[in-house]
Amino acid sequence: MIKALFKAFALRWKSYRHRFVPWIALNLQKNERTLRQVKDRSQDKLLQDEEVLGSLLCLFTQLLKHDLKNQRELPQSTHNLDANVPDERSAVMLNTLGFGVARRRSSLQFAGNGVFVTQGRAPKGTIVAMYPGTIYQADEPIFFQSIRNPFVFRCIDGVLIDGNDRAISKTVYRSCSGRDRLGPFLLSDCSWLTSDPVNPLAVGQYVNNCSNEKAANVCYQEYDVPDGFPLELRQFLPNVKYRADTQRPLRCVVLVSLRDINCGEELFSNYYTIVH
Ligand SMILES: C[S@@+](CC[C@H](N)C(=O)[O-])C[C@H]1O[C@@H](n2cnc3c(N)ncnc32)[C@H](O)[C@@H]1O
Repeated sequence: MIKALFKAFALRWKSYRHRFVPWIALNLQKNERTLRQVKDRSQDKLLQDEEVLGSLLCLFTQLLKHDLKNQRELPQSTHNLDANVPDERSAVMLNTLGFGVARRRSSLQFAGNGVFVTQGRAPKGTIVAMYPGTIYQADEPIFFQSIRNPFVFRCIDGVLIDGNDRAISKTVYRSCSGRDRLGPFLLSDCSWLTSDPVNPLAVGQYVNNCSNEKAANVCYQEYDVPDGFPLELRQFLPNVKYRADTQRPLRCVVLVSLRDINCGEELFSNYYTIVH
């Protein structure tokens, strides 16, 4: 009985400790070598904003072409039920970027799901994922959404991204996304809330934290979407502003590979490192 209780506690602790500030502080020192490596490599942006934009435009354009082709070729009802569409989107990503990523059971025993390179090879300095979710400016309320929510990501300027695909976070995202339509154009993508995101990059919230055994192979980089971003491609952006009236640009966070990442490798980030 005591053994079972202890085991249950140990399991809970292993998944909770990444949010327990004293544990984080202790491990920042323990992980100093890993952290320094990541910091050294990411003091400057790994990718310039123009490169981030170029990559996103390239993938989104191909995804749009694929969707338009499907709509032309298949009647609407068949299209919606077509089980191969997610595979086709992965194929679009593989053809465009040279690799695919997906959510799978983590290689870490107590870490739940993680994100893996599942096809091809991601070269160093490539966008391998995006962090989806609702964007809260530093002064906007997130109290209820943040309760028992390990998916809240904090940018350097205090902007928060709630990447939880469940409960109240999911409702808030859907509602903000529905609100922000512009005529026929959807300005954001809701499908990351399901297991088949139309944008295969939108899985970054499932990337696990590095450790002494598993060094970080990706880092977070902030990216503000410029006003000129094509309207018809915004439907693939997995982020939406919580408040519509803010003049600030839409914040996105992309995960960039720190080295070549081979097929079958899990992505690990450092939760405490981000570059502007
Ligand atoms: C942002 S979520 C990542 C996705 C999570 N693995 C899942 O399946 O929902 C962060 C949570 O993942 C778990 N986690 C992340 N890195 C971990 C690690 N290195 N070891 C154990 N658990 C980890 C912790 O429970 C943490 O609160």
